[in-house]
Amino acid sequence: MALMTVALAKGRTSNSSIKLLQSAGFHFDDIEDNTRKLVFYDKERKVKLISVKAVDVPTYVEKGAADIGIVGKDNILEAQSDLYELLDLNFGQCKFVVAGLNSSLQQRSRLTVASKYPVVAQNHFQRKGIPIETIKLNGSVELAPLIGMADVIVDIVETGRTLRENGLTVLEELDHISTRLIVNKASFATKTDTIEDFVTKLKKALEG
Ligand SMILES: Nc1ncnc2c1ncn2[C@@H]1O[C@H](COP(=O)(O)OP(=O)(O)OP(=O)(O)O)[C@@H](O)[C@H]1O
Ligand SMILES: O=P(O)(O)OC[C@H]1O[C@H](OP(=O)(O)OP(=O)(O)O)[C@H](O)[C@@H]1O
Repeated sequence: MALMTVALAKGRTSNSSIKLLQSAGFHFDDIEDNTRKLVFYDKERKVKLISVKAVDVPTYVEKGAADIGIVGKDNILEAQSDLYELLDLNFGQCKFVVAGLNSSLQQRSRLTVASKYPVVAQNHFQRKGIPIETIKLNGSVELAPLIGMADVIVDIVETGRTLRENGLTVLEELDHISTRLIVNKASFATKTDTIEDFVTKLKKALEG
């Protein structure tokens, strides 16, 4: 079988991803907590695992640097990459919302929207026919409406605690998010058996 490369999102979903791979029978050398290594091998099953920043996973997969990616739907939607999404892995559950102060959406012909996900924000308001200006931030997005830099935010909500503690409320609920398995289109054509075998093993592990 051909060597296959899997790009795995670092961060809060990485432990669940590694556990799922282990229960599907993949075991990578030296993959301990807190390691600074970025490349791991399951030599027996000919799988190479690369650990990359979540936001970059779709890029690695679209460019063919990885055959498969394991990453949140948020980053897939934002990247708008040309790839296949084959499996919902069901962890990393959260949702996209529009949030702000209660009055944020009222009586405005044009909105300023702060987000880590400007493409998702733009697409949402475009569908509604509302022109917006986006401000791209890389974190602590909830601050933007509090200091008057934006009218609303488009961000991820999991428990709701961050919004609550900053006096913001959910104004609209958008897409449901969870971790997905994505595949490079050319790899799927040339390594079909290897990829299907990998997907089947993960599916069984999810069911088990
Ligand atoms: N409460 C949550 N906040 C953010 N992401 C969450 C949450 N719950 C689940 N996720 C999922 O976990 C993925 C990784 O989140 P994480 O915060 O580690 O990455 P990140 O956004 O790249 O972080 P950072 O930019 O702080 O390094 C997200 O892309 C999302 O799919
Ligand atoms: O609904 P909650 O459970 O409170 O989680 C949602 C928060 O988690 C994420 O931020 P993260 O922790 O990744 O920090 P960041 O500000 O650096 O993006 C997200 O952007 C929200 O701020």
